[in-house]
Amino acid sequence: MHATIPRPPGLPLLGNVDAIDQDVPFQSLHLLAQKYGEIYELEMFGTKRVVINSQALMSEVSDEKRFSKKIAENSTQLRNAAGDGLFTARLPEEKNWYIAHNLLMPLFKPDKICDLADDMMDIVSQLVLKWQRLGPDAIIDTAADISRVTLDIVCLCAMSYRLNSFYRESVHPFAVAMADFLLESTKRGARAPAVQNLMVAENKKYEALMKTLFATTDDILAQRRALSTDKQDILGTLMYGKDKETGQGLPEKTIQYNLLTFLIAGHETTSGMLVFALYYLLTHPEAMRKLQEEIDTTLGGRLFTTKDLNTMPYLIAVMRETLRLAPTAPARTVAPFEDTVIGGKYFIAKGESIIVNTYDCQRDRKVWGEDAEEFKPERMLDGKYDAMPRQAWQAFGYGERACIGGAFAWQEAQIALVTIFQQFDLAMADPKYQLAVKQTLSIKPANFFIRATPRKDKPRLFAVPSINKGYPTA
Ligand code: HEM
Repeated sequence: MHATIPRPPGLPLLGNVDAIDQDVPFQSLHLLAQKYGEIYELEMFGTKRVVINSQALMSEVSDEKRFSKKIAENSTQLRNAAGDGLFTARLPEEKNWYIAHNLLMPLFKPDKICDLADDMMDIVSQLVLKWQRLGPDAIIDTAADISRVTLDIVCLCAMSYRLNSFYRESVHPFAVAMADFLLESTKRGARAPAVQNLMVAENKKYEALMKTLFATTDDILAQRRALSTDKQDILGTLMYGKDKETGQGLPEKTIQYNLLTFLIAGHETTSGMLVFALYYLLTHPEAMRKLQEEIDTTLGGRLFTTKDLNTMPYLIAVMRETLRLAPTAPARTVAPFEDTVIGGKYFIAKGESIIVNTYDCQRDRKVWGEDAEEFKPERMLDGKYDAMPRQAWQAFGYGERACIGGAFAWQEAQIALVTIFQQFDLAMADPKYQLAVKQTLSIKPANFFIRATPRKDKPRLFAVPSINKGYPTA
């Protein structure tokens, strides 16, 4: 006998549509997890999905012999801009994924990412100079400025293309279009097709957003062609690389899909991580003090270089703990190859969607203890991270379809956090700020404003010297 998977009461025909707040779906999943525990199911327009909320189940569905990534309803909408790009490709049928994956994997190895450090520092220094010149009285829109950093970094590092977001008064129109596109895609994923067809004005707006997105990739491609360079960055590799096994390259449309994939997957997630890290540190002054002390002791007043990557244990613990409590990609979807049973008692039919609610799985009290909801970088120190149960920390996903950009984000976050805390003492603009979370595809703190006071005796950033001292091998 299989156990019944609990399901919240629903509406006739529509099912549990009203159980999910389409503006912040992860929060609805979280509330339901608190009510129903390790597993529950939702039914929307006749389609069932199971949501899992414990480390044990997350670990079980990470078995790639039994389960694989499924392009869920909101990701289906993302395909309008990201098509058979890496993030949204359907396997095994969409063969361009294998070509792009094989071509790009070598570029995402840590030693290759190390070569991008100067470009990352170039953009981070633009943020530093802006905050220095604004001075301690300025109220900074943290998410807006950090998104400028991460979007410009992914453009410069992956495509040698400068968006110059720090030279504009308002957020770059491409970034606005992308955020609106992601938000609307999530909402479309939850609507019945018949209802969607009737929403003529929304559909027109959505088409216009996609036009803006593709106009940017057209421009990036045209600029690169005009340069007639053989630069082997991500863009050059997508445009001219040939798969070693098949000798095949990628069609133009798939190149565009992948560019948009990198712009989408490569900026909001990292920006959310950095803003959450700043939020957690500012609300935990002792953790912030320890981090600043570690940075000052390690660097002794010089700039961070690639030799310093992964050498500051407290910094790494802060980053891991931030992504445990706030995995900025808060859920992923898998499906079993065959009818199966999970947790020893829950029946799941072949192909049925299982939403891995990473946000709740990483707060499992059985793994992290009664203080699982608290921000405590210490729980990641002194070998404790390595000693935790299998698959308890999955902020970058798992297996073949795990994040290709993990090392990229890890390096970028270290450069940004170290440089910010070396250069500034930060404070919340509103000391009574209560965390509110905004969700597009990923999550980040909303309306989180800070002040940045330049520190004395910091190294000065007039121009950007090379920080690349080679990838540390020890
Ligand atoms: C803190 C930052 C980041 C987080 C938390 C994150 C998280 C994730 C997760 C959870 C997945 C798997 C999604 C799934 O299974 O459906 C994923 C996939 C992916 N990520 Fe990231 N990511 C981050 C940064 C980046 C960066 C910087 C890039 C690129 C420069 C990137 C590019 C991608 C791509 C292309 C995929 C799809 C991989 C495939 O299926 O082949 N991500 N990411």
